[in-house]
Amino acid sequence: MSSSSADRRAPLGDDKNVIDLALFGALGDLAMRKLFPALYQLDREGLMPQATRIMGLARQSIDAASFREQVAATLKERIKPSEQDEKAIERFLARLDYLALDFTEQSGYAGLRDWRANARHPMVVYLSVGARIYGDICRHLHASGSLDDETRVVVEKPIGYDLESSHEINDAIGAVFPESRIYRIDHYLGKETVQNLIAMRFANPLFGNQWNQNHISYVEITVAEKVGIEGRWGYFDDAGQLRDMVQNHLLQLLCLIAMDPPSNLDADAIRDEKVKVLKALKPFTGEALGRDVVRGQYIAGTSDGKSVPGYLDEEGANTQSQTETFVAMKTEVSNWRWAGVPFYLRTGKRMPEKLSQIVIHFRQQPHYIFDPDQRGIASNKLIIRLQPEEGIALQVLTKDSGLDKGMRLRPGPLHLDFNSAFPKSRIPDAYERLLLEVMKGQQYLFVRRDEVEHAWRWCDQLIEGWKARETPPRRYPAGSWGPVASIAMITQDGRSWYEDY
Ligand SMILES: NC(=O)C1=CN([C@@H]2O[C@H](COP(=O)(O)OP(=O)(O)OC[C@H]3O[C@@H](n4cnc5c(N)ncnc54)[C@H](OP(=O)(O)O)[C@@H]3O)[C@@H](O)[C@H]2O)C=CC1
Ligand SMILES: O=C1O[C@H](COP(=O)(O)O)[C@@H](O)[C@H](O)[C@H]1O
Repeated sequence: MSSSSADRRAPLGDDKNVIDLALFGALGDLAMRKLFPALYQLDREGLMPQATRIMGLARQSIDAASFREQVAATLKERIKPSEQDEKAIERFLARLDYLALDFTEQSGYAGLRDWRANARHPMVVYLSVGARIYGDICRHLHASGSLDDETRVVVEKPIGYDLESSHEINDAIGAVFPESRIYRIDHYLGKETVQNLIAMRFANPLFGNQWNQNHISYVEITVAEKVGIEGRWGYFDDAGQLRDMVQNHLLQLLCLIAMDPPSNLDADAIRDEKVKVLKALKPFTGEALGRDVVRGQYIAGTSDGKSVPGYLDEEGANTQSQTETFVAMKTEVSNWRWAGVPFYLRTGKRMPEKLSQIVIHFRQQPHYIFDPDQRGIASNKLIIRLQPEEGIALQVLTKDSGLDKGMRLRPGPLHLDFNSAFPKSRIPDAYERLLLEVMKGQQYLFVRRDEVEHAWRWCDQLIEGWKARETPPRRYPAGSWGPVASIAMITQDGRSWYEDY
C-alpha cells in the first residue's frame, strides 16, 4: 500500500480501513493503560469502520464477557468523564472477543485461524508482549495458517537488548513478514508536537533556512519523567534509562531535529534521512565518555511533597544494582549541517516534573550594537514542548517598553499553545494516531529495521565504554533534576539547561 501524502488525507472511518485486530498481550499493562483507551477514542471519533473487529489474546482463561468487563473498567478509569459516551462504549465493547492461549505453544493458534476463517479484511497483529517471544509468535502464526499476504504486524519497543539481540528478533519477524508490513512502534513519533516538528521545519522557510551550524549554537533535548519504576523493576533493571529511553525516544527526537529535508513525506524518504543522522552520530571515545556522559541513579527523596523510596528500595529491587535511572550526555552529529553544534540530551526517572522539550538555541548576532551591559542577554530560542502541555514558543529579543528604558532589550516569547490556539481540537494520545496509521497501512511514523540497528550500534559502544570504566552511577535525590555532574557537564561549556518551565 502506498504511503503518499495524498493517501494520508483519505476518509478515515470508511471501509477501506477495515481491519481485524489481533492484540497479543491484551490483559497486560500497555494494552489496558494505553491501547484500549486509544482504540475507544478512535471509535468514538468515528474513525473506526463499523466492520472492524478486535480479538484480545492472553494467557488467562477467562471468557469474552469478563474480558469486556475488564476493558470497560479500564475505559472508566482512563477516559475523561466528558469523553465517556455510553453508546460509543457499548459499540466499542461489542467489537471485542477473547482467546486464551499460551503464545509459545502452537496448539492454541487454531482458534485465531478459525476466527479469521471467513474474514474479508486484512488482519493487524499487535504484539504487546516482551520482544523475546516475537519470534515464537510470528512462527506459530505462520505455521498455523493464520496469515495472508496482507497481514501487518505491530511490534513494541525495545527491540532487543543490544545490536546482536535486535538482529535476531528482526530476523525472526522478517522471516514471516516483509519490511513493508512491519510497524515498529516508538510512541514518541505519535505525539502531536513531534508531528509538528516536521511541519514546522519543512513548511516554514524562516526555520528551514536557519537550521544549521551557521545559525544554531546548540540543541537541548530533555525527557524528564516524574514517575519512578512503577512495578516494572525486573524489566527496567535489565535495561536502564539508556536502553529504555535514549536508544529509541531521544534518538528519534534527535533524528527529527537533525535530519536533512526528505524529498517527500513518504515513509522511506523520511527514514532514509533519519538513518543518515544515526550513522553520523559521534561515538564516545574513552576520554569523552568520562567528560560528556553522566549516569545517575535516584535515591530516596520527595515527589509532589511526599517521601518516595530510592531505586534500590523499590519493590522487587536488588540492592546491589548499578543500573542507571538517569543519563545526560553531550553528543554531536558529524556532518556538514551540524559540525561543532553540541546536542545535549538528558532523561531520567523521578525528576521534579514530567517534561519533554527540545530547545534550539540560536547564535547571537555577529555584530552587537546595543547596551554593552546587556551583551550576554539571552539569544533567540525555539522551545518545542511535547508534554505536559504541547506547544511551541520562540523567544525573541524586543525593546523594553517605557520612556525611561532607552533601547534596552527584553527577551519575550512568541508563543503557540496548542490547547488555547486550537481550543476545539482534542489533542489525541500518541497511540491513537499510531493505531490509526496502522489501520490505514501507512508506515511513515514507524521505525525501519536499519534505524533500530544503527541506534543500537551507537548505544552499544557507549555501554561497552561504561562497562570498561566500571564507574558506578552518581546518586541524585528523587525529585531533583539529576546528579550535579549533569549540570556541571553543560556549565563547563558556558551554557545551562533551559529551566524557564
Ligand atoms: N507498559 C508500558 O508502559 C510500555 C510497554 N512497552 C512494551 O510493550 C510490551 C508489553 O508491555 P507490558 O504491557 O508492560 O507487559 P505486561 O507483562 O504487562 O503484559 C504482557 C501480556 O502478555 C501476556 N503474555 C506474556 N507472555 C505470554 C505467553 N507466553 N502466553 C500468553 N500470554 C502471555 C501477559 O500475560 P501474563 O500476565 O499471564 O503473563 C500479559 O497479558 C513490551 O514489549 C514492552 O516493552 C513499551 C512502552 C511502554
Ligand atoms: O517507552 C517508555 O516510555 C515511558 C515514557 O513515556 P511518556 O509518553 O509517558 O513520556 C517510560 O516511562 C517507560 O519507562 C518507557 O519504557
